[in-house]
Amino acid sequence: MWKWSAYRLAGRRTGINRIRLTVICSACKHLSTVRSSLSKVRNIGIIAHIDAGKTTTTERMLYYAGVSKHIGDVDTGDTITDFLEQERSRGITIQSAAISFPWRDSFTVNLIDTPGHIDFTFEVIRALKVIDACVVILDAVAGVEAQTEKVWGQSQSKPKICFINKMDRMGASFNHTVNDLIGNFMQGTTSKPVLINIPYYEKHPASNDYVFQGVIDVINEKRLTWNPEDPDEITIDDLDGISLKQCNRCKESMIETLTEFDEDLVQHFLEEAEGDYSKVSAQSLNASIRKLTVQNKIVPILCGASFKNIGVQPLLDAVVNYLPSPIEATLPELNDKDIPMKYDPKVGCLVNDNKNFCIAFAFKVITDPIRGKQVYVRIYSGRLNSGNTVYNSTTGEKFKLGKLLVPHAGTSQPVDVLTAGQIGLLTGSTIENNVSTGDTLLSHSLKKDGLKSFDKKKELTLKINPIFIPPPVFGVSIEPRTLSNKKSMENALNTLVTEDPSLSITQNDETGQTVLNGMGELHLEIAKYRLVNDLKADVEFGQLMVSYKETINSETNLETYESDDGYKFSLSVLPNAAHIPNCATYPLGINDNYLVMKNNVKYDKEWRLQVPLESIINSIMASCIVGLQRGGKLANFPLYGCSIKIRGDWSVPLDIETPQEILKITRNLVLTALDDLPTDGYALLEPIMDLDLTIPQSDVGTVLQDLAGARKAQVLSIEDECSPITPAPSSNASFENNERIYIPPDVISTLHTIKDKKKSQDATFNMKKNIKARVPLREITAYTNKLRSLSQGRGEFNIEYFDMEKVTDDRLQSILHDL
Ligand SMILES: Nc1nc2c(ncn2[C@@H]2O[C@H](COP(=O)(O)OP(=O)(O)OP(=O)(O)O)[C@@H](O)[C@H]2O)c(=O)[nH]1
Repeated sequence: MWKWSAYRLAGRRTGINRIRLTVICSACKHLSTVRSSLSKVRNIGIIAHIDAGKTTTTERMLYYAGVSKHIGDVDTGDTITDFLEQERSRGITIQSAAISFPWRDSFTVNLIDTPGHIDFTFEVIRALKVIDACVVILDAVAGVEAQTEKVWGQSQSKPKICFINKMDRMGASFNHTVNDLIGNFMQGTTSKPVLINIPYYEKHPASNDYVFQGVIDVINEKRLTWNPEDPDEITIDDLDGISLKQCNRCKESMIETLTEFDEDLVQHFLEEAEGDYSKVSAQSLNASIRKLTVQNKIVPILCGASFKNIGVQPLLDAVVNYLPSPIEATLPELNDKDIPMKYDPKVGCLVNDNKNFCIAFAFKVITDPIRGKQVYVRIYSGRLNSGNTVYNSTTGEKFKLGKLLVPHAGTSQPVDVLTAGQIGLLTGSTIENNVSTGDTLLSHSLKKDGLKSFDKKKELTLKINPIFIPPPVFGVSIEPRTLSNKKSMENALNTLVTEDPSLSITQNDETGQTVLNGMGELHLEIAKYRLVNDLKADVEFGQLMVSYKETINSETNLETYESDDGYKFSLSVLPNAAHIPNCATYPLGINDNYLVMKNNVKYDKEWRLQVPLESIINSIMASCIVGLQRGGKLANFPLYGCSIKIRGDWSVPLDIETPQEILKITRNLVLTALDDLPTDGYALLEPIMDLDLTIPQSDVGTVLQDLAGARKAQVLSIEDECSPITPAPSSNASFENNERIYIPPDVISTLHTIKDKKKSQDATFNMKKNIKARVPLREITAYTNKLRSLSQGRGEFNIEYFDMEKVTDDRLQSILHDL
């Protein structure tokens, strides 16, 4: 592997100022022969707004890591991580792709490149569930965008690094983007930005334009410039003039921020560095940045232009230097909070102090045309060995593991064992019906079938909390072209929903209509394409429609089944309540519905069953889903926001062999309970969307009128959007913001302001307004054309699911009329 940091340090010490860094393609060898110790593994996700440059950056990372020999490009459709045909032809990421690669000899980076489009938000949610830290990419022209805010929120307290990309673009502003980050995410919090590098521009000799050429490395006080003709050549220079001044001020600001939190650095600063900022060692700074990033007290910020291959190696360095390893990351959330869990430096996450306890989480299922079903898992503790018996604590099923793989986006590599901290793939026929997204897998690390040695009541009931699936908002009816195609259509739909649980199928028993539901128009368009082209379903689709739901206004009757031999089971359905005393709530994973049972039912009873209790509860849950999916009485829309409450004294015949029997009984009870409820006991729910709209100030009146009138929107706020060119402060002005962080001024915007005052005035005149509103999805479909005409094509908007809301009686009649 190539020694980026070693060269950099050598360059600094010996005065070498031009080096050609050669990539030795040893990545594949590395993965098969070297297993990084846990402290050298990084599980990261790349998250951002659509088009910020996630895939472009990932592609450069793979090139510099030696995984690929040429740099793929989203615009020509030959990237490694966007390997689906639709991703390549549309130039967007649709599904998150996981890939492992080495960095700096000993580190292994497991990276998940996620989609930016809001329709594929579930891909981001599931990636965030299994990664330890994030790289947030921002477009230096756009700054913080709607989806940046969304993914930042979703990533919660995971440690982050920000990469301000596209610094080469006209209008790029490092200063504005950092301020935007502070304003949106850090102001009023304890989290602070730390500038690891800042942009460096060179004047083009012919045009006199400033061109983004590299970065100033604040810690090592060097200028790094990339050769536009050769992605492998970086020139490293000492700093002088304005670059040196800016670097010094950044370093002082960095030390001030770090010493606010880090006593060790304060000591180093006062003692070894004798209170002199320039004497604080790079090693101490890096150690402090690492410590505080892992604690989520600071967010390191870097910049570059991935498309021009600028700034990617320092970003990779920052990933391994500052982001947590699996033994420093947040522990997974388990269903049983009383089970002890901690990090052990040697074995990673240790559950119940049991070194042999392997706990893994299935976060994604794919269907490979040759290998069949494959399941992505994150190993949290212990080791998962090929051939070992695994217990699925979500379903209660046991199965033997087949071949294990380490993923490389489109391809993957066989391994015998997956260890704590790793992301791997399970393959083989045994997983076919035994694992789905969100399942927890348990295994004994050493014995082939060591499950018997686990504590049945504690260890074998452990589950990692499942992934939240947002409700679908759009649907499209689907039917087979001929009756003989029905079965293959069902199989294809099944494959699709198994791979992407944010798609769902609803079946109207009365009309026989099948509806495929998804998160948005693009989501369904891609699903339709995949059904027809990849899964070869011979089907026809109806018009796109809003996915309405129904709910109930009050609790149903209690329905009871009692067998001759005293086997008793009663339930009722009720609207979701905040809390039902003494009861455990099991999410059904769809439409915000729950199963509610008396607390600790499993421990209260002497279960002597031939099938595990987990699989009986799973059967009850499965039949609750079927019962609620059959729909309400208004228009057969699936039921949403309902809880099925099982009476505390339920029992199961001791000789029960399969859970089938209980499945049928539960479903019938749910259906009877719902049938007995009169029609006016049901309410129609419609999806309400958060609308984020940016329009020129001159169009605010017309757009607002349309929103409040025809679209029934509730306007939440109207604010100024920054003008496209931020007037630069004068050279004497302080560039410190409220957080007292020094951010260097933008060379380009200074130039613009001085050169072209008139343009700047126009920009101020054309100031944009940002409107936030809540609007029913039904009223905002096909809004693109309307907004185009209202704003002469200058308006932009984003919608995102907010909640399901009950409709008024008038609206109900109008919606039912249109169906
Ligand atoms: N000028 C410039 N363009 C860039 C840069 N990085 C990416 N792009 C372009 O921006 C567009 C989007 O890049 P992607 O890498 O697909 O962005 P993404 O964030 O992965 O997009 P989604 O996954 O679809 O959300 C492409 O046309 C890239 O060529 C950059 O540094 N400079």
